Amino acid sequence: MKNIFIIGMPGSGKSTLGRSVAEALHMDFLDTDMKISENEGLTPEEIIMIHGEEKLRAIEHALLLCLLEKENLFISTGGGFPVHHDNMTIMKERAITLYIKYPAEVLWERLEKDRVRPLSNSLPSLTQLLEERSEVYEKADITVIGEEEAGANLRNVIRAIKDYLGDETHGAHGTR
Ligand SMILES: Nc1ncnc2c1ncn2[C@@H]1O[C@H](COP(=O)(O)OP(=O)(O)OP(=O)(O)O)[C@@H](O)[C@H]1O
Ligand SMILES: O=C(O)C1=C[C@@H](O)[C@@H](O)[C@H](O)C1
Ligand SMILES: [Mg+2]
Repeated sequence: MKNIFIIGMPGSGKSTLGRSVAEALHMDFLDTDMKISENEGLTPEEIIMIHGEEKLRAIEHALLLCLLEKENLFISTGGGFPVHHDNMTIMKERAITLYIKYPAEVLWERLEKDRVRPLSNSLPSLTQLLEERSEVYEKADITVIGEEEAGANLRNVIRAIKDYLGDETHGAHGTR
């Protein structure tokens, strides 16, 4: 089975949903922010604050190239992962991409209560980032309109992937 990358703004629930979606599809789960924290000993936010955003984007790009060596991964990406270097083009060529789409107001309501993202630390900055990134996010193979309710959201994401894959998921039991 090809790798699947879930992309979208911070607060769209990529990390929250990822493990459950991976389980439902009999795939292995990986979160790029978590992997980077493990590898670098710094969170992506710390990397931005200490070394600058460009450093994080270079690390993300190198990680993407590494992940392409593997298969059957369901990958939750950091919010900026697809929009730097030529990551979106590469992901589209070599994997399946899914965009989970929410308006900035819903995202902000969540992020206000969550860990700090230095690039989206106010509603205006988040709104601007969404505008800048939408063109790239919208290129995803699959787009799911996010739901407020977590269960419905999870079901919609799994259904959209299964519809996209068609026969490919039938009878999948961890071997793809
Ligand atoms: N369906 C939901 N309803 C309400 N809150 C949610 C929902 N999904 C996620 N959240 C909350 O929103 C916050 C951000 O979620 P999460 O970290 O999964 O987003 P993300 O897309 O992975 O963000 P990032 O791009 O920064 O990695 C968390 O506090 C999470 O609990
Ligand atoms: O939207 C972004 O650019 C980011 C989102 C987070 O997932 C982290 O990757 C980091 O805070 C950068
Ligand atoms: Mg995340």
